[in-house]
Amino acid sequence: MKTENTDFIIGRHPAVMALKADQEINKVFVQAGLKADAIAEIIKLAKQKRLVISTVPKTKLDQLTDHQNHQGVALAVAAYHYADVDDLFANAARKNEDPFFLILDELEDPHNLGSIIRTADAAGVHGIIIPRRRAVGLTSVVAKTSTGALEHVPVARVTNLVQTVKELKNRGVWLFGTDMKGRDYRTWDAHGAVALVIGNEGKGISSLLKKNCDEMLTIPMVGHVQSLNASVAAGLLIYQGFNSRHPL
Ligand SMILES: C[S@@+](CC[C@H](N)C(=O)[O-])C[C@H]1O[C@@H](n2cnc3c(N)ncnc32)[C@H](O)[C@@H]1O
Repeated sequence: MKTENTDFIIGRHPAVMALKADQEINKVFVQAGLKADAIAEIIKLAKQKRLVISTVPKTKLDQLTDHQNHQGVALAVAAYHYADVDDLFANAARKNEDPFFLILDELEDPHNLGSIIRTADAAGVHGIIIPRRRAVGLTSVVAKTSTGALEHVPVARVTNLVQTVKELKNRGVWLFGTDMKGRDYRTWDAHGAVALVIGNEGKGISSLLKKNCDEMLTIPMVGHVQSLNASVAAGLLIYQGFNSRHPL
């Protein structure tokens, strides 16, 4: 895994989650003058992990976090190497194959992301696109859950997913969204340049992104629960893509 620069986990809740999880953290930045009880849990967890805590002026935190809503807290973590969308096309071209991409719309759970990357590698997906904001990025938990697959599947992080989807369509990629109201996924023929969209664990795919999909696919369900886990659904859908591209 190539690492470069520093990335930041921003805000109190994400900081607590990261401090409680198995995430490698280099340094904790807290804003000078904050009420002690507002960040007491963060300070306690950071001390338990023997992390360096740096108290800095608000202007410094604003600058480190690119003026995002940091609530007085940011954790410095090693940044993983992200690809760009052109790298994903190049990966397909190198294999002389039509592109097969995944788009993950604001996935939050690092274990879901890691296991999707693992399946994507197994099924020959050429790359994954994730949004920069409101989504889990590449972390040590993701890398571990992917069991090494992260080394082989390029992940591009983009600022505006809808804009990227429009660009993909201009480049001839056919967009397949997934929800409970689409065509039976078992009829999906994934020949040609395709991208499969998987939605957030709670909200599913945003309505704007859905509008930009060429077609929606559904995994039929005959039990009692409303939907499948995102990584389980992704596994079935990715393998329908694989099966139709590599018939027996
Ligand atoms: C836990 S589900 C989200 C459920 C959300 N409440 C909804 O209605 O879309 C997370 C993602 O997994 C995929 N998914 C889960 N079950 C599915 C199914 N039966 N058919 C197609 N996709 C499914 C979709 O991409 C969905 O956005």
